[in-house]
Amino acid sequence: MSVVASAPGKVLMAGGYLILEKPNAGLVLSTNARFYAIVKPINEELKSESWAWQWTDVKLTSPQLSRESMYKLSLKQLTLQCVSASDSRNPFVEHAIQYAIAAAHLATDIDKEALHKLFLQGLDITILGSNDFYSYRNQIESRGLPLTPESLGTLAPFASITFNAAESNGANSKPEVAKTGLGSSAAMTTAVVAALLHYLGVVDLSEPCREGKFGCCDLDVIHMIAQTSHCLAQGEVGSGFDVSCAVYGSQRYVRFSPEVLSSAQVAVTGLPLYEVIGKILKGNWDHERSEISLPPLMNLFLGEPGSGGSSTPSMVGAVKKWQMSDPEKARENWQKLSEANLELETKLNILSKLAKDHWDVYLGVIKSCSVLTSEQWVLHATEPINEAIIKELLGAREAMLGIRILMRQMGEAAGVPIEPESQTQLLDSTMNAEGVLFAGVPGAGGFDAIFAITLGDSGSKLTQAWSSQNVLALLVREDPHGVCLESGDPRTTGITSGVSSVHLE
Ligand SMILES: Nc1ncnc2c1ncn2[C@@H]1O[C@H](COP(=O)(O)OP(=O)(O)O)[C@@H](O)[C@H]1O
Ligand SMILES: C[C@@](O)(CCOP(=O)(O)OP(=O)(O)O)CC(=O)O
Repeated sequence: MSVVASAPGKVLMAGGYLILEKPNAGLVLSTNARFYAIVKPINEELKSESWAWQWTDVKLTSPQLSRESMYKLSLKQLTLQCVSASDSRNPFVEHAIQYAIAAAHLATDIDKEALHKLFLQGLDITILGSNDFYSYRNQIESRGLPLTPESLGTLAPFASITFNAAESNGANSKPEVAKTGLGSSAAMTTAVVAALLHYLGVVDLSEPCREGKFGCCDLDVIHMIAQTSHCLAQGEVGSGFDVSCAVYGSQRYVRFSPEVLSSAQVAVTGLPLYEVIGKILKGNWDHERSEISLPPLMNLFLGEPGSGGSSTPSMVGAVKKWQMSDPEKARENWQKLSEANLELETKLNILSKLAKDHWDVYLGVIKSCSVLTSEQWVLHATEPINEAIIKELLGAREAMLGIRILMRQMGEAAGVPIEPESQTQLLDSTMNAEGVLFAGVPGAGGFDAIFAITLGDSGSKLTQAWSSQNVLALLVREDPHGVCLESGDPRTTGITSGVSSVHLE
């Protein structure tokens, strides 16, 4: 029996940095870039002597990184020991395995003999990230192909990942792999937790919104365990929007109080893991989440400028340092940013409502504006409803322009490239293109892929314009679905970009 689960990557449209502090909200879109985890036994048959074993095997394969690691799982302590070379270790998946197994141990109504048998058979885990998570610019260039989404489409699914050259450059240091910034580690951790919990019978991914074994819905159990694993593996507590998005899909997110993870952090010094996970599952998870999606007929596009991505932790460190050194200026900047973020959210909500209440007019306005630059949109404000829609479109643009100015100021003051000059030029030309509502640097900013929200069918023109500016448009689009069960191995079922079999929400 094998179980395959997948979880989506994200784009934080607004709320970067502020989202680290309650009660600031972030607007995060999930995407059709998905991470897959396949869990199956290493041995189908059990030898009679195996019932006396103290240890069993766990095999972790990451084909895209050409990595295979072997671990020994202690059946008493439920802890993992890596028996492969240390450079092939994966802390995210290691934490996910240990916590998922501890949760299975804790779920009292699970048949413990059947569970023990599953452990004795060994765990064979394979992880696969959609190509969209990684930069394939080098491969495309070396094959002499044009920098277009069509060229990306010619790559084999789950292609090998490029490592960034080891270089340390302070706040501009590059991450280990050439990534696009879609939250691969959060999606990977979530997919592994979900697949393992389903394989071990702790959750039922075919009905994850039903109340499950721990008195809450199974999605919440996956979230708590994935969030804990991700934070511990990362060694720091981020806002958690990426894990929440990987579990539940597109949302407006306000962070959890970090104290909820204190038992897991203390546990580094000794508590048994199932006790830790018991506390985690009973903890006061006080994050807030509400559904959001782009207004109708709007699309998300991502363009990779080709700089190999940025390292978020060092950027966050610099911003925090600035907040301490110049609290008054920092507070003023954050106050204005939070207002601008709220303004953007309000405009998008109003546009969704206008679409619902006046669909035909909305459709007409979006079609007309999709072939015009924003200065020309007013030409179509001929009737009151048209005018109202165009006013909100322009308002959303204004809000994003405000966000960009304030994010740039934050970066300059903190001495980190949140919206570096090269990105500013690209964003300005993108925002001036026909049918582009707005564009920005997602999340922490830096040199990761930029995002644009386009109207109607204007995206194809934008991707051509990007291509002529040496920017590679990715194949990623918004897809509001969170974690889900898949029907099989995505390499054989032909799933390559998030077209999944069972959607949850
Ligand atoms: N396919 C993979 N196999 C193993 N580890 C991976 C894979 N993809 C990503 N990772 C891990 O996740 C890290 C990147 O995670 P993260 O910082 O969340 O990136 P991003 O959010 O920008 O996608 C990598 O450095 C690597 O350790
Ligand atoms: C700064 C942040 O608020 C947003 C970072 O968003 P990104 O989307 O840039 O994240 P990574 O994929 O991890 O690089 C940090 C946080 O919220 O944890």
